[in-house]
Order: sequence, then C-alpha cells, then structure tokens
Amino acid sequence: MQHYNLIINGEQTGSDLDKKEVTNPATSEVIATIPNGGKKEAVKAVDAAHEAFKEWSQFSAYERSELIRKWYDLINENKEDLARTMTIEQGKPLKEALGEIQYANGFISWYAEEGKRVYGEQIPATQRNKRLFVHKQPVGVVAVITPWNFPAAMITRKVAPALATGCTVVIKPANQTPLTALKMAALAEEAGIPKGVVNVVTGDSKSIGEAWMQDTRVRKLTFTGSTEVGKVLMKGSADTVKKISLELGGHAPVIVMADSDLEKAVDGVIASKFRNAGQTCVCSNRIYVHESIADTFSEKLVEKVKGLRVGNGLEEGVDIGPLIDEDAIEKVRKHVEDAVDKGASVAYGGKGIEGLYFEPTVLTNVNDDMLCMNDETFGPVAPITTFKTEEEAIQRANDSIYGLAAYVFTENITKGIRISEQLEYGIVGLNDGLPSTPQAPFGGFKQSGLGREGGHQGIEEFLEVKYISLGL
Ligand SMILES: NC(=O)C1=CN([C@@H]2O[C@H](COP(=O)(O)OP(=O)(O)OC[C@H]3O[C@@H](n4cnc5c(N)ncnc54)[C@H](OP(=O)(O)O)[C@@H]3O)[C@@H](O)[C@H]2O)C=CC1
Ligand SMILES: O=C(O)CCCC(=O)O
Repeated sequence: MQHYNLIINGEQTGSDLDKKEVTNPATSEVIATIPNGGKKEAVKAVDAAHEAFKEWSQFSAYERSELIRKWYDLINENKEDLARTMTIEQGKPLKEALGEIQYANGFISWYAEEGKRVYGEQIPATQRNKRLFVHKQPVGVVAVITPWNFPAAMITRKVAPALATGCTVVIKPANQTPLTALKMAALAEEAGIPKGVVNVVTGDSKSIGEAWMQDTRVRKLTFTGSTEVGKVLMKGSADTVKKISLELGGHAPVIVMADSDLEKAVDGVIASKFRNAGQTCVCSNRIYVHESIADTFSEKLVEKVKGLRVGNGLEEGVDIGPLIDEDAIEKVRKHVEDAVDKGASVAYGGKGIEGLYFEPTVLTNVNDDMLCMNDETFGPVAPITTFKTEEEAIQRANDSIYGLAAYVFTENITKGIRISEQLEYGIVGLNDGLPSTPQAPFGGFKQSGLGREGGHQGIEEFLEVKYISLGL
C-alpha cells in the first residue's frame, strides 16, 4: 500500500508522523495512508509559504502564467491517472472523475491568462499637481481548506487564481480524499513552480485550521464545505481579521413551469440531481413542478432514473458510485424514511444497497415539512412537489437559509428571466442543469457563503487594493 507525504517547502515530508488511512468507498478497502499532521506541520507550511511569497509575488504575471500553464500541461498529461485516483478515493464514476479533472484544469488555464489582466487605475485628481493611482497586490499567504466531493476542482478553483496573482498557498484537502490533491501539488513542483508556493498538509483538521486562523501571516482563508465548519472558520478568522471566502451548503430548488420543455427539464434534473451521486452543494434538492404537468414529469423522470446504473465507479457504464461514508448513507436513509412517514410516495428506488450504495430515488407527494425539503440531503434523492402559481413557486423556493444554486425550466424566456431575477440565489440555471464553468462566478447568497470563485470576480478575492497619491 502506498504512503503519501505532506508537501512543505517543495519537500515530501511527514513519514515519521502517525498515519491516517484512506479508504475506497466502493469497496471499503484501505488504499493508502497519509501523515496525521497537526499544528507543527501547519506552522511549517506557513513558514515556507511566507518565505516563498517574497519571490513569487515579484515574478511578473507573464512569468507566473508560464509556470501555471506548465502545471496545466502536466495535469493534462496525467489526467487518466488523476481520474483513477479520484475514483478510488472518492467513489465517483471514472467518466465523471475525468470530467472533473478537465473542469479543474479549466480553472488553471483560465487563471493563467486572467492573471495578466489584473489592471490598476488612474483617477483624475482635484489638484493639478497630484496624480492618483490604484494598484492591486496579492494578499499574501492563503489558507485553502477543501471538501471530499470535488477533490481536484475545489483545489484549483482556489489555488489557480491565488497563484496567478502572486499569492502562495497552504492547503488542507479533506482527509477522505487527499490523494488527488497531493498528486496535483507534486505536479505543480514538477512544473517548476518554486518551492514553498504550494504546500499541502493532511491530518488533524481542527489543529491545522486553528494554527492557520491564529497566524497573522495567513492573510486569507478560502473554504468549501459545510455551513457549520464555515461558521467556525469565520469566527476563528475574526481575531486576525483575515479576508475570507466561504462556499458552503446549498439546498437548490428546481422550478418546472407548465410551459417547460419536459425533455429538457427531465435531463436538467438528472444532470443536476444525480451528478456525483447527489453529493454536490449545487445538486437540486427540491423539485417544484406545476400541478398540470406533475404526473407526466414524474413518469418521465422515473423512466430516465431507471436507466442509471449504480456500481463501482471503475466499472464501465456506471452512472452512480457509492456515497462517501456510512454517515452519508444514514442521512439519505433518514431523509427518505422521514418523507415516507409524512406521506410521500416512493416512485422509484428508496433503499440502500449493500455497502455505501443507495438506489437513485424519486419521491412524489412531498410537502414542505419534510426533512428533505429543508436540509441538504447530499445523496441521490429527487423529491417532487407541486405548485399552482409562479408567485407560490418563487416564495417556496426562496424559503431557505441557503442561497447557492436554483434552476428554472420554462420555454417562455421573459418569464424565465423574471423568475431568475426574483430568486435569492447566487447561481441560476435557466433551462440548464449544469451551470458551473471556470469563467463564471460561483458562490451563494445568505448562509451559502461569502465571495465568489471562478470568473474575473474570483481573482479579486486574492487581491488587495492600494491607492497611491503622488504629489508632483
Ligand atoms: N459546499 C460543499 O461543497 C460541501 C458541503 N458539504 C456539506 O457538509 C456536510 C458534511 O460534510 P463534511 O465533509 O463533514 O464537511 P466539512 O465542512 O466538515 O469538511 C470540509 C473540510 O473542512 C475540514 N474541516 C472540518 N472541520 C474543520 C475545522 N474545525 N477546522 C478546519 N477544517 C475543518 C475538513 O477536514 P476533514 O474532513 O479532512 O477532517 C474538510 O477538509 C455534507 O453532508 C454536506 O451537506 C460537504 C462537502 C462539500
Ligand atoms: O461545492 C460543490 O459541491 C462543488 C462544486 C460543484 C461545481 O463546481 O459545480
């Protein structure tokens, strides 16, 4: 079995530490071990990143771009291996893992270019003898904490813009899926990105997080994960007043209007709901269908869901892999049981399968009091409820503490825009079940987070604005 090391200051280190096991959720086999790092390693990583910042921040944007682009090329050359590693540590089907590597690399290629467009400004002065300039500078050392559901893309969506601006990073990938991240960081070294610019620490998340939150040299935290941990990190960052970006939980509503193209709507829900076995924060969680088309929509959805194959993600033709762990299965089971107890019908699926697998499930006759309509299921369950009017659908869709993604299906584009504008969500897929893309801003309203990742908005999160007033 392979043992992976921490990457600090360009060195593979930590083989003397206690080990944590990484398991394959498809088989429950231990596939690798990683160091159980803690405060000491977290501080060493910041030492390295802080030192490396002095040089890396002085590279020109074009020099950094060239190295970041080499990293892109190496990831591309190694995409099959990275995807396989992802499937065995995370569970998602190989075709989806490959798609994620390409998506992740999309952030690298996009920000390799966007770093060249960090423009300043000159502001007209009041007096003749003054010149007013605005510069943008990298914030400094950035702490990056990522979840297990997207082991590659959540890293690059943060690290690529950070590196493009001249920041250096200390990364804590999820301990359940650290291998893809460690391999990608090793490729960054191989690409010639200077030592200390990209550091990775695995281990005791609480100690590592606390060390970084308390360290005044860490100027920014960027996190994707649960709202609960996001709040802990937000509080922890307050003492040193760090900049923070948080990409937290979601509870995406889907509104299917009576005039929607049903094929498009069903395909959109399949894409958004069953991607990564329902384990994304932009997965549709609540499906509001106009009462006049609800039966037809449900029948068509069930027909398509029947065609989804569940199994080990390494097998050809599998669409839905295992969930990440026993807690995830338990949560999904609880949501289905609660819905059935409160009157929902199981139109398809509804049960766990041996191991960490759960049948893709469609529930009908769902109401707003059910757990699945209020709490992120993070599993392959599609709950369908009906509505009578546009106002009712919008009001119920907005009735959530979350505000990450929402979806609307209608062939009337005026209506589609009108509804999209009223939804209190950071991302709206209008006749589109997969809106995420590197060049567009990703992030949420309300308790779904702060800041944006992706797009030109995503690079601003890593920049400080400096105003220089020149007296002539
Ligand atoms: N927005 C999103 O994309 C995601 C949302 N979620 C939601 O959150 C639920 C729980 O998932 P879970 O994986 O537990 O998410 P967490 O928020 O617990 O984990 C996300 C990351 O934060 C780390 N972490 C956990 N606690 C701390 C801490 N005190 N200080 C610093 N870092 C910490 C984790 O480390 P480690 O786990 O390695 O110990 C992991 O790297 C899911 O069921 C889902 O509802 C989950 C993942 C992604
Ligand atoms: O936050 C997540 O669940 C991962 C991001 C998914 C996406 O980029 O579409």
